[in-house]
Amino acid sequence: MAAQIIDGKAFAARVRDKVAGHVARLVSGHGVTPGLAVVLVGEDPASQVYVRSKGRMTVEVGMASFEHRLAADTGETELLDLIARLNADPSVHGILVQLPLPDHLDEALVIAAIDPAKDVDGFHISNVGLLATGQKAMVPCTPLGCLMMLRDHLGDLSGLEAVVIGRSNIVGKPMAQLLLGDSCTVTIAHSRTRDLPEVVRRADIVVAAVGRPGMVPGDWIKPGATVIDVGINRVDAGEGKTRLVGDCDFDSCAAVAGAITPVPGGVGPMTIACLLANTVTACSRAHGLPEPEGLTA
Ligand SMILES: Nc1nc(=O)c2c([nH]1)NC[C@@H]1CN(c3ccc(C(=O)N[C@@H](CCC(=O)O)C(=O)O)cc3)C=[N+]21
Repeated sequence: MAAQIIDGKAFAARVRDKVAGHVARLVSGHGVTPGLAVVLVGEDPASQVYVRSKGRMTVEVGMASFEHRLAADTGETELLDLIARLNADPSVHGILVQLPLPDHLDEALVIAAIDPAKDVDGFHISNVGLLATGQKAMVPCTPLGCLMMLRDHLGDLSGLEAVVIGRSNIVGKPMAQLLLGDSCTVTIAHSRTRDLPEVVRRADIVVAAVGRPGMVPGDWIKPGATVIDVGINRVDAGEGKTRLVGDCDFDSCAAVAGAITPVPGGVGPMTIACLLANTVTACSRAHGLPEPEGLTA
């Protein structure tokens, strides 16, 4: 196997250490404790596990964690009322509403109700527009984590050819904006792209964010390219078991790439670390204090 494995789990632990350091300075120097509120509507078991681990890591870095679990049949008004209270609460610096929401709730409406300064997911239109115009924004956690790993591995990204596969609002589009911000030549590819293999073969940087297990084979990868695999797909592993795989066919891609992120242990842990980073950034901005270094775009 030729590629270097980019250890997202270890990288995320270093990011959380940096966050913890900044939190400690906010607490001891300014008497301010950053707080993150997570809102979960419904009882989806995977979401519950995930929300619990976010809460644990929030507390581990010294921040306050506020969890709000609402019944699956919670009405829109009740959810919007909660968001209004969290917006007004000075001990809450970050608000995350776990997605997807049950079908009867309008995600766009709910996201629009979050104070953009507390929108640690970076999903509010105002943050989307700020990012797109190169202004200071809250940046979506998954693309931010990918950018941190790319900068760490490659240094200056300027002039590199980057191909982002997937055009979601949560990953593909903001990832492309961040790469553009770092002066890459950026292509966003998607299901209608003509000759996807040929497009991907141009890339020095490949970010796969589609949600289709193993769809990128090694023969699409330019030798030496850096491959960031955002996909987290649960697939059947036989004998009633499941396992997680990415959007890239790991073994064949790792044989050609210069570096690659594994699944699990790649982008996923960085997403949570960046959520904590965004919360400490939001808290610093709210108090007019210097932002943490190396934790923003
Ligand atoms: N408002 C909102 N913001 C989110 O950021 C958000 C969300 N809603 N809804 C759900 C998805 C999913 N997501 C993951 C983050 C980390 C891992 C992660 O750390 N995965 C581990 C594996 C964990 C396992 O073993 O299951 C890994 O890749 O190594 C997974 C999934 C954030 N999401």
